[in-house]
Amino acid sequence: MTHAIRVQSLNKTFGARQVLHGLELDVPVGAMVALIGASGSGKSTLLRHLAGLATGDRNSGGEVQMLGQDVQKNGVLNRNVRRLRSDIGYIFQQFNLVGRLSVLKNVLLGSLGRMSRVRGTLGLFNKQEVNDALRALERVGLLEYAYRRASTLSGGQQQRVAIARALCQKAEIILADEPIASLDPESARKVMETLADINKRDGKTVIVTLHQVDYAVKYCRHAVALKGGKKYFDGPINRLTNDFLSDLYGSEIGTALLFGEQEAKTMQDREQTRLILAAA
Ligand SMILES: Nc1ncnc2c1ncn2[C@@H]1O[C@H](COP(=O)(O)OP(=O)(O)OP(=O)(O)O)[C@@H](O)[C@H]1O
Repeated sequence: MTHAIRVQSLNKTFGARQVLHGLELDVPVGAMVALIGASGSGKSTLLRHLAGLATGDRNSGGEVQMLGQDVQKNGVLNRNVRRLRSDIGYIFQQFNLVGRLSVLKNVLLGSLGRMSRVRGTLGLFNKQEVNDALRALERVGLLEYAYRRASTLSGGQQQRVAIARALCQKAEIILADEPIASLDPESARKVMETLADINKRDGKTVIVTLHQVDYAVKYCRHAVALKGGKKYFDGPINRLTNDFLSDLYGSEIGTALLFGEQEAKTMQDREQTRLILAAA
């Protein structure tokens, strides 16, 4: 099986408004994909459908598969979607930690999906699970914070705890919805580096929605762009150009979204080298 995610003919309508239009998407195992597009283009809605947190329109033929298994088909969730979800780590913009619990307990919550209901309800984690959680914290550089209350950590640190929780969950696919939107640049860099590291060293598939195209270019090899709920681009990230981005973001475009002259030149050079190598 080569696809981590496969989407076919996915449509979603809220009331009278269609927000996803016949989406098709193939994401290979081990890819790191930036999902970009203007506000309201459907990025979060698509991620929620991938995780089976929302269903597409009934009887419109839409299908979402994860690791070769149906998450939903024709607007109906797979009956075993809870088990499939244990392969998916979902990272939210607002971290979704339990602030009054310790950092370690928050990471341990990632292993709940693999525990019996009784052990989970009573919070009876075994030694192996605690060790896994500590290792995950070490991995994201936060081992020394294990016994601190989660609410006392900075936003960037909390987001890395959320990533450690996904690691502890042993998720194969990480869906991160605007994980750096509320972070300062230094924290954003650390969060993106952590995601990129997990992708590179552990081979986890990562899909990350981003407003900042410069972060997308720096950390992702592939981009999928949505415009008005339709797929507008799906390809190597170094093919994005300022003209394309102006078109994609329309009036929302700000200088922060455009590449500087040097960056644009570097990308052109990279693309030229790629074409020369491909032709050789
Ligand atoms: N539960 C809902 N009910 C009605 N409309 C919704 C719902 N969720 C999303 N929408 C609409 O669907 C469209 C796509 O929203 P979505 O949040 O997926 O966009 P987005 O690209 O993630 O935007 P942003 O970058 O601002 O987060 C928007 O017009 C939004 O108002």
